[in-house]
Amino acid sequence: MGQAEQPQRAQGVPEGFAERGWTLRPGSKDDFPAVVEVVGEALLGAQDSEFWIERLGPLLSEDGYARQLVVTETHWPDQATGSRDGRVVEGGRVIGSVNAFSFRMTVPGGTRAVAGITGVGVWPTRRRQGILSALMRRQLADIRDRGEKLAVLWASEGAIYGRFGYAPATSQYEVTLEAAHARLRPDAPRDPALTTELLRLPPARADLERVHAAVTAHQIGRIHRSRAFWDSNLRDTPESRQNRSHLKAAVVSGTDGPQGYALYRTGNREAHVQEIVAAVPSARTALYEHLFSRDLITKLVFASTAPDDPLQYLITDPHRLASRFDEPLWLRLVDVPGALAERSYAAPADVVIEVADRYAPWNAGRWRLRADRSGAVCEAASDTPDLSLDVSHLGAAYLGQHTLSGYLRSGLLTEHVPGAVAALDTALFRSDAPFCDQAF
Ligand SMILES: CC(=O)SCCNC(=O)CCNC(=O)[C@H](O)C(C)(C)COP(=O)(O)OP(=O)(O)OC[C@H]1O[C@@H](n2cnc3c(N)ncnc32)[C@H](O)[C@@H]1OP(=O)(O)O
Repeated sequence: MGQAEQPQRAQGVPEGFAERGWTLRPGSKDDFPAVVEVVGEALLGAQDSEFWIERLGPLLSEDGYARQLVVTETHWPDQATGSRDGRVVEGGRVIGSVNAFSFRMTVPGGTRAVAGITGVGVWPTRRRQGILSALMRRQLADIRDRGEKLAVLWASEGAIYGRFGYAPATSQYEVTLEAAHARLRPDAPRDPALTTELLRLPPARADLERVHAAVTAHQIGRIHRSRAFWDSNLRDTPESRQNRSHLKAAVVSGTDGPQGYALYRTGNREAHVQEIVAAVPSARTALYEHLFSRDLITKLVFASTAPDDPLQYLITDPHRLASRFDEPLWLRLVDVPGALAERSYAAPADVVIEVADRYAPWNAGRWRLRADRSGAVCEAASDTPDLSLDVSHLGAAYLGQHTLSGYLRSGLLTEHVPGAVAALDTALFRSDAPFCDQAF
């Protein structure tokens, strides 16, 4: 059976796996068409498998296929009769899958390797039988073996991933503004040395990559974009346009080169801003001036913004902004002591945290975190805990978006020493909101 994992209760594979002829094993490039079919069907995808194989193939390097895990079924029903008798599929028929990209993400303390969970799906007639649970448990062990201390994902539904130790770690908003109210304050920072040009892609791409890399280096939550992800983000096909224009790039430059850009499409007299990235405040003002001054536009939509996005401070009437929750990025600590030790802290802390973790049992137990502004140490402890929490609570707080005090007030974590949670929150504090603009 090669590298396949024989069903064993001790490894978290649910009861009934073996009896049903199910096996959990690493996937390969050869499995990918079957994986695409399963995930596409699970996600109600409108596109056929060929579309996704062509679209996703470039994003999955050799490493990407190696991170795939599949659950296969040996006996697959005959499609014509539905009979399972005597229909043995060589290598097994894929009925569930997970995969992960390998990213570098900016987190408090620096840039770290993180696993970007993707391609999660279970064949519709095999759901709610423990397949995802088994895949998640094995995937977390694999991520830990690779030395990645954090995992992130975009969830199709908010109810799925909390049980697996993930939590929303950013708060992002789609923001809409009627063009009639799109006016900047007179004191918005302006630099007459900057020029704005509307460029076609791909000629503008090098400028975009330069600005994005500069901003990603210091904005918490951003993922360092690979060439394949840039290709994917800048795709300009009828399907990606959704009845809007081609993708346009407004680029602001100064004597030091490009300082900011806005990627947007127009359609139905609206401007849909896919992303707006500025290395300096005056470049952002110039980008808003460009967008606000386009003739015939009646409405502007900014697809995703951080809670501290400058637009709300720069326009004359912030009441005119309509915000809608966009999806949050979900984050999980795969290696609790490792992730806590390599984070940076805003204030000193010396705290014993009792962690519960059903899906990554190596994290469960007591950890003493000693941190100050110069660094942190996190070690196994036998001391009485100051607080007890679920690993997902640390995921919510890790990037600085959510406080543990919020979970305390909700009654979801326990404080054994009064003030311990507030003290840890003070240490975990970030004055900047995390933001992630990369779908995967
Ligand atoms: C990062 C990404 O790729 S996001 C994309 C996720 N994929 C999809 O949404 C595709 C459609 N859905 C599916 O393919 C499947 O329903 C999955 C993958 C979400 C779940 O797979 P399953 O094998 O059914 O999950 P499994 O049986 O292990 O369920 C484990 C637990 O989670 C719960 N659960 C699973 N999915 C959901 C859900 N969508 N909503 C609420 N609870 C859920 C189950 O009820 C079960 O709870 P229990 O432990 O209390 O009994």
